[in-house]
Amino acid sequence: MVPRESRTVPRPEPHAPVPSALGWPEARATARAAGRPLPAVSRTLHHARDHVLARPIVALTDLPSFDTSAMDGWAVAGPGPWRVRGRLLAGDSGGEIGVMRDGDAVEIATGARVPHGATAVLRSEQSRVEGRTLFADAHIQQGTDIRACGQECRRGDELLPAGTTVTPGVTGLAAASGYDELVVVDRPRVELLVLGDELLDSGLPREGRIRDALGPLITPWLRTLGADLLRVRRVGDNPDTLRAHVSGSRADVVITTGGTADGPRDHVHRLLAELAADVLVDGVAVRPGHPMLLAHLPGERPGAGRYLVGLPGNPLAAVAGMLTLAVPLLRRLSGRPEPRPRRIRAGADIAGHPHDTRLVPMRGDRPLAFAGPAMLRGLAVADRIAVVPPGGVRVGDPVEVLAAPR
Ligand SMILES: Nc1nc2c(c(=O)[nH]1)N[C@H]1C(S)=C(S)[C@@H](COP(=O)(O)OP(=O)(O)OC[C@H]3O[C@@H](n4cnc5c(N)ncnc54)[C@H](O)[C@@H]3O)O[C@H]1N2
Ligand code: MOO
Repeated sequence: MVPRESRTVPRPEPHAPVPSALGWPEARATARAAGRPLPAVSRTLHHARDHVLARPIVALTDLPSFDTSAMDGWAVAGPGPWRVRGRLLAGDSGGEIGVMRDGDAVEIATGARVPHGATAVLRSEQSRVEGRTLFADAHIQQGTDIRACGQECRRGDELLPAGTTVTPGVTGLAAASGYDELVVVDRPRVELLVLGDELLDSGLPREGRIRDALGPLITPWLRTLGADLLRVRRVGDNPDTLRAHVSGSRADVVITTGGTADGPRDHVHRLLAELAADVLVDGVAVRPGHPMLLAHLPGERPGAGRYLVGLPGNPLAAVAGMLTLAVPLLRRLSGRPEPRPRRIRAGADIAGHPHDTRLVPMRGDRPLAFAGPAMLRGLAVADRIAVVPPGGVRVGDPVEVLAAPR
């Protein structure tokens, strides 16, 4: 946590040391530690998608839940030839067949319940029927093409631990093992407030005004981060509007873009002071993105609270703020485990800042051009972001990498 005094320290020049700034690893750790997982909720399988399991998935049944034919053909009992006695399709209870005795055969479909007493399933293409007598064209061993009850799991087995992200494979398995709903960690609700009177929503930049790049960048990214985006608002540079929107927001996390520095229209610090917010991060020793902010907003429920992540306005600096503060916080709130750090070997020298961490868009093991704080051309083709420590890395050195926005 940044000492309170640091909030009153004047903003430094862009390339001067930032004495109050938290180190990049500490800022990330602070963001992660600031949150705790949201409450567990029950969701239908359809709505559980992309949530994280709050409770393990424990099999409610054996799987398969009965001996099942793996092929179209014949359930047979004992050695052949066999007498054909009936037919079973998938979904049939098999009651009318009863128990098979040696020498019996029953025509059976893939997925049908194999009657008691059957010793194997003979595939149709390996069989021959003459009158009501069935012959095998190949030797079949006991148990062939029967999926035994409980082969995949037994009732009560833990199939997936809490903390697993609900993918389509997970919802499929949950359905197969008898679930209608899953208990998952609620997803954080996020509201994005885009500050800046100079921003346009459509058309060409004109007369000193530019297009908003951050709404279109952050909106799709939030979805892949496991957050539910309540709303994106263009707020302009009016402090009263900003205040009303932050105070009135129902989001767990309010993300602002722009207005984090000390310019005449940079209102975020002032707003946090007015709201008596607990500022957890006020500036980070990282380039780009050093004016980024994280604050805990006083909430109605004690401890529940809400968060404000203040991203700098320069687009690549905003991405750095997302990676440093928003991503770890949202991960934690949504119950996702922190991934283990990934390292690659740098394919080229990567220049470092004298005393700050640099976040550098990379393609493969090489840094990309057009990666200035106000540029997105490098990021748009990046597949990862290198975390370059002060002083830089030499070709062949290991360097930590983060996932690029997706
Ligand atoms: N005297 C100082 N000036 C600045 C410093 C400093 O330390 N001392 N830091 C610079 C750095 S580094 C950054 S980053 C920016 C951060 O500024 P703000 O967060 O207050 O952002 P704005 O002033 O609102 O905008 C900065 C820049 O980004 C453009 N912008 C803003 N929003 C968007 C958007 N949604 N899409 C595209 N571009 C956006 C805006 O037009 C400005 O060009 O402060 C520096 N100044
Ligand atoms: O770092 Mo600002 O945070 O470069 O554009």
